[in-house]
Amino acid sequence: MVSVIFPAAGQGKRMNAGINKVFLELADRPMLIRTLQKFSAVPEVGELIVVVGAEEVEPVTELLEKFSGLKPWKVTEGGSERQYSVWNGLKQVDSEADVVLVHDAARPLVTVKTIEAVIAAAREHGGAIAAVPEKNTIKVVSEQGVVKSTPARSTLWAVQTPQGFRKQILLEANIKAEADGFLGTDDASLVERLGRPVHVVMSEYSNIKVTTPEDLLIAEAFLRQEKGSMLDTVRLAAKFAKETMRGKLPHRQKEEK
Ligand SMILES: Nc1ccn([C@@H]2O[C@H](COP(=O)(O)OP(=O)(O)OP(=O)(O)O)[C@@H](O)[C@H]2O)c(=O)n1
Ligand SMILES: C[C@](O)(CO)[C@H](O)COP(=O)(O)O
Repeated sequence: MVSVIFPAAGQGKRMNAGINKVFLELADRPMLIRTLQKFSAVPEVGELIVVVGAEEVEPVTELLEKFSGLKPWKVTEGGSERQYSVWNGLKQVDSEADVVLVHDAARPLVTVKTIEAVIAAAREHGGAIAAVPEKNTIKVVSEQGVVKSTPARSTLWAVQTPQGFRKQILLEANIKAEADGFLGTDDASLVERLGRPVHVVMSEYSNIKVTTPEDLLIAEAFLRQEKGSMLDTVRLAAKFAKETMRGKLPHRQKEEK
């Protein structure tokens, strides 16, 4: 059985909405609900553990009670850092769970396909994370603002959630991080410190973390897109481009999908 921990106890400071961003309405329902509904559509998922701020436990419990069709859920209190929130959630995981996923409540656009791929890879390898190949050139920059180096882009992946692990591995990783006073920005970094392999699973670029106001607009646009297909958008844009350029553009071979 798979348990999923949803860290949702942040402040949403960069969103600057005056409330925790995971409660913001995204195309007719709260972002948190959208996220939970995605995981509830995955047959292997057995429980949802929602980690929120101390004062949010009661209102969130009331909110979740209004939505039928969610997998069995628990609401628990988080900590001052994401890692502590995940650790609190981990202490609530059902004894029947063999795999634990961690997924940011602020990533409502994740797909069932990615969730299932992370579960399968976590079971097989012990640890797996959703990620996409980096599209930008990344620089390592000194504190003085001077470029130190340019890592080869082919080795760089932008990491997302879900991140999934065999339960024992994630427990061990969190115990060690706590003992060493290590604070990571994702769950895999704790597991990497154990010297255990973490496999990358190809995700979608649309699986954004809603962090700043413009991300809300982007998320709304992706949600509209879920009804159509990404390829239709490209086809339409190409049709208009050809009309604008009066058919004078050279033809570029399309990749077969
Ligand atoms: N102490 C914390 C901090 C973050 N999170 C959760 O971790 C996810 C990713 O964090 P981020 O996008 O940074 O959210 P916030 O911390 O809310 O944002 P900000 O840094 O702008 O305040 C979010 O779902 C957030 O609620 C958490 O559970 N506990
Ligand atoms: C876990 C994560 O979503 C991977 O991209 C990310 O590291 C969370 O980072 P934040 O510091 O909480 O924004």
